[in-house]
Amino acid sequence: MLEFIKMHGLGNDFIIFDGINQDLPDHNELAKKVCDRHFGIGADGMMVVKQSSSSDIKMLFYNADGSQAPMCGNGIRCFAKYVFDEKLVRGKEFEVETLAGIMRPRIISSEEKISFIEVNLGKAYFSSEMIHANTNKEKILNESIEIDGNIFKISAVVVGSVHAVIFVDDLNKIDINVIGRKIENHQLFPNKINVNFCQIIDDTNFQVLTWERGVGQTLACGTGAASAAVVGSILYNTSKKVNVHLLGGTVEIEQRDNEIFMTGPAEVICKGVYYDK
Ligand SMILES: N[C@@H](CCC[C@H](N)C(=O)O)C(=O)O
Repeated sequence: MLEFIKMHGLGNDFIIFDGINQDLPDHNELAKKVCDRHFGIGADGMMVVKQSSSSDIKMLFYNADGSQAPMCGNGIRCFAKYVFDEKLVRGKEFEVETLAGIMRPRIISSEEKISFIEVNLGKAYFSSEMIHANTNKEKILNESIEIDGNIFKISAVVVGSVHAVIFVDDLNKIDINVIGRKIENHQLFPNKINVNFCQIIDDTNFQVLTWERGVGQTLACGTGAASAAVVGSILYNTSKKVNVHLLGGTVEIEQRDNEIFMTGPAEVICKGVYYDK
């Protein structure tokens, strides 16, 4: 029996296991099983809490298909609430080791069910090498790609994880289940990519539809929202502080001192035990 907590950030939902005080089986297999919405608990992703030698605590993240991802924006807010509530860290500001480097959450408000958390996500990177993009171009910024006879202007960026950002005039015209999947698996991105379609409402408000690598369409993606905000400020000179509206709610993204700060909720759904046999 494995103790777990289920949480969500803007409808992007996760199972978290304490991997310090209990032994866990193979994480990739466990993620596939617990995230299954019919035969498991049901979630977009799974996180494991581990001890860190370089930071206060370590977060491992897995997508619903069992693949490991370097980081998760909505996930790290939930992770931060969990380790703070369980007193696995000290203080309201701490460091979390992830495969994408050290992230710095700060608990802004804390209640039993819902907390608000700011996370310093670090910098955005555009190099094609970091994205593992199959191109000779140094970066992919507003480049045309063709999908089913339609041309999309795509930008690729690393903000914790890898993201394609595509600005469109009307999100209603995007069939994300078809186009999202095709871009995720496009030959330009041999390691696959998360896909964010973005409509600028005004200088400080974006609407974003998310297709996540290893999951499919989700209600929100924190690092995707941050990627959209960064690319928007470069291509369209939008504000350095924007509200990104997603199907599951709104997250605030601020770029200051060359770093990206994400602020949003983290909410507990339930706690329980998972029977792994
Ligand atoms: N939901 C996330 C991102 C999760 C990882 C992603 N699917 C990947 O494979 O990179 C977020 O909120 O950032």
